[in-house]
Amino acid sequence: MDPFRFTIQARSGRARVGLLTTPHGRVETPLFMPVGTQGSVKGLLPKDLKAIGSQVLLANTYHLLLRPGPERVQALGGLHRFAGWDGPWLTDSGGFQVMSLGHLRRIDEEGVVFQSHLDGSLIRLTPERSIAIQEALGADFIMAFDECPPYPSSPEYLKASLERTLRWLERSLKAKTRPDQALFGIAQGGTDAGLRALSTRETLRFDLPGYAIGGLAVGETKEEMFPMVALSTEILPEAKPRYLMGVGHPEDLVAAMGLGVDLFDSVYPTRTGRFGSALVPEGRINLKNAQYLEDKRPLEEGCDCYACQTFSRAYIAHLVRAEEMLGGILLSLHNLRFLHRLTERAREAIRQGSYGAFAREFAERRFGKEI
Ligand SMILES: Nc1nc(=O)c2cc3nc(NCCN4CCCCC4)[nH]c3cc2[nH]1
Repeated sequence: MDPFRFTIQARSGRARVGLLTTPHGRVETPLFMPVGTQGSVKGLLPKDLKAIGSQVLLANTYHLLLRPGPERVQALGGLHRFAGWDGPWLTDSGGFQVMSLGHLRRIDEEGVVFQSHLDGSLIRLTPERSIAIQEALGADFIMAFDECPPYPSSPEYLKASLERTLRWLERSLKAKTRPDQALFGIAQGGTDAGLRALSTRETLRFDLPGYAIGGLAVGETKEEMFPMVALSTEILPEAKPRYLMGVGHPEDLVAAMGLGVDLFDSVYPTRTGRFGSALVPEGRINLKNAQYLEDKRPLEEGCDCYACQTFSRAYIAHLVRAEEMLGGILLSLHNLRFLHRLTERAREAIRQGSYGAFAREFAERRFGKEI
């Protein structure tokens, strides 16, 4: 039986509730994946992530290659055992992180050569090596090695890059040996509709368990990004999960779920939490703002997370000012719970056939009035 079966349970417009089976349990989509770049979601315990409804965690090939190294993670039982998360893991393939973090020295048909951002040592990543690393790490979902072109890029560059990414997808698939891992292809094409459609269609020539929409959330405007998301989900097959990489603002999740996206990841909720901000239905509140030092209310009225059930905004504002670790920890926990509750409510609305009303109510609260 297919270890990665995906079945649609309900539809409302283009939004859908899916059930995705993995070797580490079944998950319900749409879902948001907390980012644990180096094998840890910063400041949060796996047991607390489970308690707030996290289903799949994301880690990065680039970072784990540099430290502690895939051989060590494999020798210690693989990501699930090593990092104490027995639910599904997804690993990104390293290409994006090289472009955004490493000191890229060269990109050619073979792969990329970059300098480590840790010690400057020269490292080569190819499709074959990326797959070998992801096999050693042992994630359930692994990503093809691709190039995420910088924004903006010329149509000529976008076309050459997406064609190379398709050749790298073929090499990634050929290098794959583990049947208990699902390889996702990643469509590119930037914000050029013709090239986006071309890349998506060519990626679909590979029969894969899921497809990612790459090359977006890299600095383009929402007006440029969303037509590409809509175009992608029109072309991608209904029966396979769609993963929009790097998207994590609440309003963007609501819009993209309405366009039929199933999987999301972003450092946004945890990063903005560490920087002192809490996600709330109206948007975001920054606890560094003095107005919260007397505020007895929870971060968000009605939120069931430990931070909101236990502490006031005043206390968390104090922690943030005092640069106490607990401040960023409580805000990260709340922000992730906020996104998990958002996707839980979205799944419920889809089951009721009322996703449109859900999205409208969300937008009224989010944009209807200033905070
Ligand atoms: N393999 C791969 N291919 C992509 O095209 C890609 C595209 C992406 N687009 C983003 N956007 C998120 C960028 N993030 C925003 C918050 C600060 C850190 C960077 N992440 C991505 C990850 C990606 N991974």
